[in-house]
Amino acid sequence: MYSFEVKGIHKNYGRKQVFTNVSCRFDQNRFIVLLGSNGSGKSTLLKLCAGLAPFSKGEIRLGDASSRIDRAQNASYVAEGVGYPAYQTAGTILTQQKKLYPEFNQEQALHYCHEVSVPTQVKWGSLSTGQRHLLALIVAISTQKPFLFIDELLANLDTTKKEAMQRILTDFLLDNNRTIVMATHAYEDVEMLADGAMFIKEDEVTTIPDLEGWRQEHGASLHDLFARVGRA
Ligand SMILES: Nc1ncnc2c1ncn2[C@@H]1O[C@H](COP(=O)(O)OP(=O)(O)OP(=O)(O)O)[C@@H](O)[C@H]1O
Repeated sequence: MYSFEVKGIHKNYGRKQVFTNVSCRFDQNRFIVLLGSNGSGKSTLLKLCAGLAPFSKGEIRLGDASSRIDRAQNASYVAEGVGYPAYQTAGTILTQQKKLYPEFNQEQALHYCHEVSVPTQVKWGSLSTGQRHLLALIVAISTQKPFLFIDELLANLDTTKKEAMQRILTDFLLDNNRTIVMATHAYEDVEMLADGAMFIKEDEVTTIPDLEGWRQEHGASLHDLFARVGRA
């Protein structure tokens, strides 16, 4: 199983400093929930990990991949803003992905679209917000990269779609070498999937590698964790 490590990261957007010395490490977890209040840096951390943005100091390692390009090759990032041309149908988007990335599992992607009722003949611009989120997730998963970074995608999904998304994520984790880090405020939707958690607050990351152990010890949920660590 690949480990995931962030060491002494410094990140600023122009004059705005987001991280001045952030570190965290997970050795064995496969589904890690990333918590933190609005503006604490969750999206930034996910993008840095996935190689989508530079940082000025520190190191990030996804398994053996540490350079930005190697991390990008080993990671998919999916977020609300991910978009495709409005005129392309879901089916065309999947075919394009296959052309761009030979390892893209188009058959699996089509199967998931069918399972979660994302119509493949409908254009991206005409899909609902929830359907777009699901399609973006299906594309990310079907690229078969070992690290998947998900930025708050559950908000616009109805209960049936949330359950479908949970099934897709569980499928993804059937391969032991895969890791998901998901930033979310919808703790209850991922509570049962999560192996570990990290909480960002004011430039510090608190990690809980064994979430089940933490739950048993504290008799508490992720929601309680957010309340406790956030207040501490
Ligand atoms: N492109 C950017 N340019 C300047 N500042 C930015 C940029 N992106 C993010 N920031 C700032 O960096 C900080 C962290 O933002 P980020 O989006 O990572 O937080 P977040 O925890 O994901 O927030 P939320 O829960 O609201 O999505 C915020 O203060 C934000 O204003």
